[in-house]
Amino acid sequence: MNTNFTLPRPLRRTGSLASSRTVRIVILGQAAVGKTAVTVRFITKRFIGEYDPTLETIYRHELSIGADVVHFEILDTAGQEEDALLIEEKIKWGDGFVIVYSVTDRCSFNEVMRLCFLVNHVHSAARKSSAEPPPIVIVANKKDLEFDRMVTTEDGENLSKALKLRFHEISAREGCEETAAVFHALYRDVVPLLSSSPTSFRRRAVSKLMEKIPRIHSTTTLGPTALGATSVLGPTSVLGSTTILGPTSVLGSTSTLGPTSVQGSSFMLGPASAVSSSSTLGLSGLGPSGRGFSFSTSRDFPRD
Ligand SMILES: Nc1nc2c(ncn2[C@@H]2O[C@H](COP(=O)(O)OP(=O)(O)OP(=O)(O)O)[C@@H](O)[C@H]2O)c(=O)[nH]1
Repeated sequence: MNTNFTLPRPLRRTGSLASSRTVRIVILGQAAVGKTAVTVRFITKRFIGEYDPTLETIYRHELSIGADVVHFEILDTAGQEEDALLIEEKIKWGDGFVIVYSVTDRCSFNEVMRLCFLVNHVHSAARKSSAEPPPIVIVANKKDLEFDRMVTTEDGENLSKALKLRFHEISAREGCEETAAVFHALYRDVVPLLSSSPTSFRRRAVSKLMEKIPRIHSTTTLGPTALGATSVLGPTSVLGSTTILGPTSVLGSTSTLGPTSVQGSSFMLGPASAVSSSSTLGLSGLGPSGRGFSFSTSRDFPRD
């Protein structure tokens, strides 16, 4: 497949004094706590029921926060036990961290402290100075599952207070805005550190490992100039004012296997196959194992 097509520039407001920043966020937490659900909810404003637990992906997402155009790069980790060196590489890569547990899973709550310690340890060792601790937000997910709750709100608040970290209790299933608030808060914590650290830690942290993680690029340009405007990249698709760019050059085709209807959206997961032109609207990707996935919707994403 020819992947040498020219990428259209993301739509931007013109005449704006907005600054543009890239912020790298790493989502950590035990398996099945909802890391992917939280990430996808933030990017697409949709809740998609099931994901391949083995997929580890960097989502690229652009949006306006206040006067800034923010390029989020969000690493959704696999949540499985892995080599300590691998997890360290990922932590080094990040500017800010979301540590997720499920209120229905005490074990995942108990893991939070260890992950916080790990993030702090890796960052302070890499910076070799008494720099500010890395911004971390603790997220208690699945609060909609009240009957299955094993971790109280107070438990989460107490832990966060003890660790001096932000705490958000959310439901990726039910809350779009509360999920976005997590990322916005983290962004506000990260920005001062980026500005005060010109010799950014992140530049030293680029590794071959990080380059191997598949990337999905979605661009949401908000504001009057963008509304109703669309761009198309390659054989993937466009939603309303939201441009979803398929994983650039990773694949120009996606395949679908047994779409499942989830809240008016369909979600498809399965091995990649040659589909030269997909009418799927949504994100598409290729997992590290070469397995393709996509999720789609027949509706426009809601706009802010
Ligand atoms: N009820 C409810 N279910 C949720 C919520 N968030 C995620 N889930 C479900 O929890 C399961 C796991 O969600 P994922 O997003 O795949 O979890 P993960 O942490 O990325 O899992 P791994 O990739 O295995 O690490 C899925 O069945 C989701 O539909 C939520 O807020 N409420």
